[in-house]
Amino acid sequence: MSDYTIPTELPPILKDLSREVLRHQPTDIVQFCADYFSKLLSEQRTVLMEHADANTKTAFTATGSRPSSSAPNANPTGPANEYAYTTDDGFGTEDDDDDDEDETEDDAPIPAPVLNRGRRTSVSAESMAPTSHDQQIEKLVIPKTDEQKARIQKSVGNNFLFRNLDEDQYLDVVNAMAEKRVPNGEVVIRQGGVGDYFYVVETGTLDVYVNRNNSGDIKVFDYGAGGSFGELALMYNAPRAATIKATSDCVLWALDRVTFRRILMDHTSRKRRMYEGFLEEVPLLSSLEQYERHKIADALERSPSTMARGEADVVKVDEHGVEHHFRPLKKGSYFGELALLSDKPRVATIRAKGRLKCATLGKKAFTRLLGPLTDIMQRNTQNYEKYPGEG
Ligand SMILES: Nc1ncnc2c1ncn2[C@@H]1O[C@@H]2COP(=O)(O)O[C@H]2[C@H]1O
Repeated sequence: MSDYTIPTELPPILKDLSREVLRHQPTDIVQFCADYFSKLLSEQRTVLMEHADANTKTAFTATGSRPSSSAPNANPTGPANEYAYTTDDGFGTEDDDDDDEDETEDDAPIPAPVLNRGRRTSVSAESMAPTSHDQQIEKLVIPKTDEQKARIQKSVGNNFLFRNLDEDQYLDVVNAMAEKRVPNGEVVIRQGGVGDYFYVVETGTLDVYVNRNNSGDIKVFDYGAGGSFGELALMYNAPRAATIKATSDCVLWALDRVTFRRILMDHTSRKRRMYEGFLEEVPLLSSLEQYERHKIADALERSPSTMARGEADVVKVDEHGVEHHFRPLKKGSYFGELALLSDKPRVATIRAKGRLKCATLGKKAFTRLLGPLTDIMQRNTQNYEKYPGEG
């Protein structure tokens, strides 16, 4: 131990922090400390940058290196280290998966995905370590009427992120949620800000804007009842990746960072990671942003319509009962879109050839998440083979 000396700047920093903690008595100490250091870092960087600017705009020298891009507001649009997840045979596993041959996960912290290509920020060491020490955590309980509880139930009922909670987890989430009324036009989350809450929309609508490379806000998505947002900054301890603004009066349910990390983060990140590589390899989805694929991953269900492994026959039966076989579907193919696009009965039978692994998207999620791809899918239908005489 005698080889180590405590850096002289550390004790005063910790002393200042302790004083602030005593002064503010925060309920979420980790969040408070994160905010405190974010601010400190940001102030320090500003001073350094001004200093550097004054010194003929050359490299930063005060610390012997350029400041890393981890300053909270230095690079507000993008969490971090790129990661690729691929397997030969499609997607990996979830906890409840019965198929252990696909095991792809380990306990290592998960790096944050790149959300805006080519831009990186660093992720703190805590980023993906879930807050899982249940017994040590004082659970947040915000008293609620039965009517409020019923409203929460309705709001999260159709939200994929809440689908796998057990009864205790669900109760903890409901207890911790805080009702937030937001008037039309108010900004709920500002890109580059520090993450504090995850939100579920009960009523109202909100627009999502991303500002890349300071080129101005561009609308990338919108939310309505049942939607949820604000998970990224909490998962990766990264700055908020987008700005979210109410476009009508909204009722939101806000879940604090500690409860989010303890209950919802693990499953969400696992699922996104599990489908990451697979979805990237589906040609239809390649034009989407990574975040859009994440939302698709949230919505996917593991069951027999995008193929991750195996082959499937496409069969049509004509009016005489004769079967016509078409080019089999392979990994990365999708099927089942026609009936959803046209609201008509299925026009073909898809039959597994041996063992097949697929991921399915329910009709609602299909319409909501694949909306931007509808044109491409419509166009692709023109390439479908037909049997002789088929109309
Ligand atoms: N294209 C997008 N890129 C990044 N975040 C998005 C996008 N669309 C919606 N969001 C949401 O906007 C939220 C802003 O705060 P967070 O970064 O915590 O989490 C983000 C996501 O929940």
